Amino acid sequence: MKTILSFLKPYRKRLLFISLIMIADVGGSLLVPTITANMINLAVSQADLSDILVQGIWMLGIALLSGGLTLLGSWLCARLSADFGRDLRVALYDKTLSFSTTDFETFGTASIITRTLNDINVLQQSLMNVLQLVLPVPVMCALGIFFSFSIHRDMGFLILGATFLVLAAALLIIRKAARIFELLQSFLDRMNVVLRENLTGVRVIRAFRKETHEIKRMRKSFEDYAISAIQANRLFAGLDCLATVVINLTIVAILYLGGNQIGTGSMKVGDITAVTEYAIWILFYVMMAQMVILLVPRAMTCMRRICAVLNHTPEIKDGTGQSGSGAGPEIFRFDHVSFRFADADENTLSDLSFSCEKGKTTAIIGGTGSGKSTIAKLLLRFHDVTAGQITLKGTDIRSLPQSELRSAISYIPQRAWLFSGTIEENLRYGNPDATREDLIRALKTAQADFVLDLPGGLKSHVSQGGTNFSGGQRQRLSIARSLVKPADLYVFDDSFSALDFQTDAALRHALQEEITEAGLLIIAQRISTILHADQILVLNEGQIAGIGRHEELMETCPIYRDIAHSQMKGGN
Ligand SMILES: Nc1ncnc2c1ncn2[C@@H]1O[C@H](COP(=O)(O)OP(=O)(O)OP(=O)(O)O)[C@@H](O)[C@H]1O
Repeated sequence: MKTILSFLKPYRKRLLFISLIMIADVGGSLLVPTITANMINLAVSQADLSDILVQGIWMLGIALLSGGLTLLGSWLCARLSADFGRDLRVALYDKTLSFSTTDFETFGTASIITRTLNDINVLQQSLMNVLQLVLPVPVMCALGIFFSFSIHRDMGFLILGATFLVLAAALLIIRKAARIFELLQSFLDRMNVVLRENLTGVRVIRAFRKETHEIKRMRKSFEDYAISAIQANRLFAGLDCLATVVINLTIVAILYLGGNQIGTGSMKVGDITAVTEYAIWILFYVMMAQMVILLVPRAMTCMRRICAVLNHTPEIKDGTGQSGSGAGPEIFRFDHVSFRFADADENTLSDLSFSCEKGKTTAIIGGTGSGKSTIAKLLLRFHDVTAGQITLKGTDIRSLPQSELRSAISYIPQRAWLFSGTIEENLRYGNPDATREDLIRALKTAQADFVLDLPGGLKSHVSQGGTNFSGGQRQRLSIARSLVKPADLYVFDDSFSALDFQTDAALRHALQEEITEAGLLIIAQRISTILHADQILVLNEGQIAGIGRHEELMETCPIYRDIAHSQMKGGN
């Protein structure tokens, strides 16, 4: 709650102004029936027409002023709600940028999307509703009851009783609603997960002919949501009926009691109109506020979910140190590094020691699941080591700002990902100041100069994820993008897997010619990709089974020899 309220702090003055407008608006709404009553009473007592006209002019003025204030209030509320939502979304997004993979897994990507879009939307709506429909209620009740008492004591008590009755019913229903709305939000998350899975995996579903199974799964998640939504709507409907009944019974009671009082001469005919109007206004406002308050448990649930993300302490904390001068050849060093995932029973990596040097190629080879990609993730601090340390030019990377660490690395992920836009925008992602010549050189090195033959050239359109290019083209574009970024170490995480042998060889050759100052870290499954590396690490179940050049490993490392024989028909 405190966290969310802090987002309203910058808008304190606007909130105060809105509150004043609302109070003035409510006062205006109640003055209109008071003047109506005066006009009726003047007419009944056969007063001068000019007196009635004066009252009419007052009424017109107040109605116009009240209408204007309502309009201004609504506009200010809408602006405030939009600004509040924007600030909250920006903060949530900024926070998620600091999350490690484990942090993301804690919430789930689908849930973070629901929280950023839907939950904040609920809060925005609630803020607007509270300002427009709940905030004026105490003023409306207090003024309405006061005006009723000023007309007749019985009328005052009648309005007071009706108000309390509806308020008590609302409190009971709100308690029931809290649980339903909690469920509703979790079903929304579930729908999001199932929908995302079905839309992104649609080809797999069709290929395996699992449409019926998936339709059942989708239907179940939709049904769960619908059942809870229907329960919530029943509560709304019940409350709606109750309030209408109370309004009508109150009007009947006003007419009955008021009629008797007119008979005894203690009330005038116009007063009945005024009290009836007060009752309708009060009960209308209380009813609207109930509807809003019914949504408060939902808003509270959303608020808790948003605060959980905002207050989450990221696994990775930013350091404040500076990396060393980098006089020696060493860029990164793994020093007895071990790593275990939070939810795993065993270490994924154990006691790794090696270094990456300027102008040298380090390669990592090993079976699937041996921990190769995890090494790249540790380098980038997507996770922190469990034991040992990784240093950048002699400084532990945990003591460096993440931005400084990541600017030293250019990373090409296993799954090439391109952003929607143009090829040029994608290439400039890591270096907005790159010249056209830089882009073309990177494309040529990455064997991606097919781009220059496209009708749009560098301006060619890229669909979301780069799906309008083949797997191999995407990989080459992703490599070109990384080459545009200046870095100390270029990390290729199995980035040549979709390339044919010829392109793979041409690319490696070009890389060696182009990148002379920085280091290369190549993670690969194919031995031909890493054959000429200055140092090859053979990884087996998270441990280094051998380290050296190809020729040395062929002599000393049985695992490497096995891989080589199986891939190279005898190891040549
Ligand atoms: N987020 C995670 N939580 C728990 N375990 C994980 C997580 N990510 C990976 N692992 C496990 O860590 C091990 C190493 O995974 P990693 O992706 O580093 O292997 P790899 O050698 O790159 O495999 P491949 O060549 O198939 O990509 C695997 O056994 C995997 O199941």
